[in-house]
Amino acid sequence: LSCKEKPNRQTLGPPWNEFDMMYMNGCAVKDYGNVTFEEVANDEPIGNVKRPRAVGSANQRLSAAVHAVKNDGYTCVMLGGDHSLAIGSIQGHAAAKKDLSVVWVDAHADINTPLTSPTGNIHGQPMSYLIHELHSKIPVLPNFSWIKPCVSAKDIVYIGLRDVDPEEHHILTLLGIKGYSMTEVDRLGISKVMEETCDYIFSKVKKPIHLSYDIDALDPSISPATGTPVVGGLTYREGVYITEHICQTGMLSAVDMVEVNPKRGKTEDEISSTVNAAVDLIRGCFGRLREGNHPADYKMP
Ligand SMILES: N[C@@H](CCCCC(O)O)C(=O)O
Ligand SMILES: [Mn+2]
Ligand SMILES: [Mn+2]
Ligand SMILES: [Mn+2]
Repeated sequence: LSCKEKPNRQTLGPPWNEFDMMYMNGCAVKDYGNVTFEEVANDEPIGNVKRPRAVGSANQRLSAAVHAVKNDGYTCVMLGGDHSLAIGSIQGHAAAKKDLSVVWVDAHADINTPLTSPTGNIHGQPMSYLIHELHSKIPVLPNFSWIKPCVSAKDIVYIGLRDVDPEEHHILTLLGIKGYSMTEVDRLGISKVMEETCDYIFSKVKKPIHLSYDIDALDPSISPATGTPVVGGLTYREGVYITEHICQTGMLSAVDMVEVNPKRGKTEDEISSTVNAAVDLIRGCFGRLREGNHPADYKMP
């Protein structure tokens, strides 16, 4: 899925069907379709890394798809799936746009290496495969050899952290990666967090922004239908403010919306609350303003 400047109407399949593309505020939307992933038989763990072959080949396909979207000049919207897909999304984006800044909005840091991961779930590891400074800490994994580190630690900002493993905290500290946990969000307020985030990522060169948004960054009262909910999250308003602020920089180049999982919703309301929040976050990325919008060529009758 990707967006450009002309008005267009398009709706998508479940669970995104209410994602009416007219909401994309005058953006032309092109649906690049679903990236199909292969089932991999006997995908035995390597060490404690689960399903490496399936996740590696899925991300290789996704990387090619995102690369194509960027080569066509669009801002790419990747609707996940879980956060392991950020491997392919950021890799494909970096193949088209050499130098990226990454804003990672998440309750978690997702920066475990295969050797530090407490669970072996790759959705907790994507950043470790992407960062130059961690390359020497990544063992060889089947279907992962195509991945080339493409992001520098200094070009990353985390927002919303509140469930970081000790090993991840060591990595973040060692590499000096900038992060605004929920403590900083409470202390500074979200507008100051966003002001500092943009000053920081634009301090040297203005690089295209890859926004990787895990829906579990929001408080579970808003987005319960997700795999690893953590109390004390961003309010709906704080979550949307992040997207509005990034939109107005004019530097948004790709956005992931991941970990929306209808199977984890106990009721229809929980599912729709989660999906609607995700839709509103993406709308905020593309210019939807809570004050209202009107088409540039609107003429009063
Ligand atoms: N840190 C945990 C939890 C990861 C949560 C993943 C989500 O943020 O995509 C792990 O490594 O398993
Ligand atoms: Mn997950
Ligand atoms: Mn995540
Ligand atoms: Mn998360």
